[in-house]
Parts: sequence; C-alpha cells; structure tokens
Amino acid sequence: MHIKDLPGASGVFRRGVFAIGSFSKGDFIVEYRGDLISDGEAQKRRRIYHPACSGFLFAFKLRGKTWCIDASREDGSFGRLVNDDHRHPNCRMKRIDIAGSTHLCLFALKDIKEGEEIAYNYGGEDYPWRKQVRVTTSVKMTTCEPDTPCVSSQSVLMSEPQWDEAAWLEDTGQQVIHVHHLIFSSSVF
Ligand SMILES: C[S@@+](CC[C@H](N)C(=O)[O-])C[C@H]1O[C@@H](n2cnc3c(N)ncnc32)[C@H](O)[C@@H]1O
Repeated sequence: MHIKDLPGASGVFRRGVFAIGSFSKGDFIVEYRGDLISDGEAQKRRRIYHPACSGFLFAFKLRGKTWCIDASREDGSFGRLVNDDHRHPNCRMKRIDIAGSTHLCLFALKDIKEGEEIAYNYGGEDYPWRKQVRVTTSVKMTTCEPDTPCVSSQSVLMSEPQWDEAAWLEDTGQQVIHVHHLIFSSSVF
C-alpha cells in the first residue's frame, strides 16, 4: 500500500491509502493502530482536540461498553489514513481479539485491484462530506441560423468544483450531479 495526497476542501490536501498490489476478498489489509482508551477519555479528548484530530477517534462496542482507538498521533502507520466510503466500500473494519488484547483491522470486502483506494464505511453518522452536493449545469449552445450551417456546439460548465472530491457522479441528462462523500465513524460491529 502507499499513501497519496488527494485534493481537499479549500485547496487543502488530504491523504488516502492506495493498493500497490491486488488483494482477494477476505484478505487482511491493515490494522487501525492507536491508543485504546475508554469512552470517557475519548469524550475528554474530543473536547480538547482540533476537529482534524477528532477524526481519528474510532469508537466501537465491546461487551456492551464503548471503547475508542485514538489514532491521532502521526505514527507512520497506514490504517489511520484510510478514508470513508459508505456507498462503495472495499473493506470492512473488524474487531479482533488476540491474547486478551483488542485490535481493529480492515479486511477486504471484495477483490481489490492494484491502484484502488482502500476505503471503508465509517458508520451511520452524517459526516459533512457525505452531504455535500454540487450541481454542475451543462448547457448545450448551438449556433444554427436558418441560412447558415450549424457551426458549433459546445458545453459550458456553469460552476466550478467547490470541495474535495467527486465520489460519485450521477448523470441526469443536462444536469450532472457530483455527490461528494468523505469522513469518520464508529460502531461498525
Ligand atoms: C482517519 S482520517 C483519514 C485520513 C485523512 N484523509 C488524512 O489525510 O489524514 C479521517 C479524516 O479523513 C477525512 N476523510 C475521510 N474520508 C473522507 C472522505 N470520503 N472525503 C473527505 N474527507 C475524508 C476527514 O477529514 C476525516 O476526519
């Protein structure tokens, strides 16, 4: 796997993790490494963290209690840099218990080809990047006078992309709607 910079909001770049080889459905991909903390500690950190760091707090349930992996520290690991895709995830987060300690790991939901971005569904929350919708109107202009031949036809994009990435693109005839999705979650278990 390798890390790539992706275009982000307001010219800010964000990172994503991409496969440099292929994976088969069910393969282990990467661990979401960080500090295992209680829910209370996570709430405390959420209050003092910059919002960019809160995005690295991954909450999950274990035997009826909420826990959290705090991966906000830049430790060079890949798991913490995997982005959200709630529509077409190619991985799933699973809790693994090894010799009494809990780990969160990503596993392939389907075969993954070289070059594909690794992504999973962060969970059910309404993350801001999932809601943003950009409407780009494509206008067909045709010059066609009665006594002259049709000379040109061109499409004009009426609006510029305002945010991060166009995760999906639905073509609805003259109107092209780019539905952007992006960030973070919990309880996938
Ligand atoms: C665990 S980090 C993922 C790595 C992050 N992209 C980075 O560059 O550090 C979670 C954060 O990544 C961003 N993110 C994740 N998925 C995204 C998506 N689909 N679109 C836009 N931003 C996303 C959000 O800012 C979120 O808080």
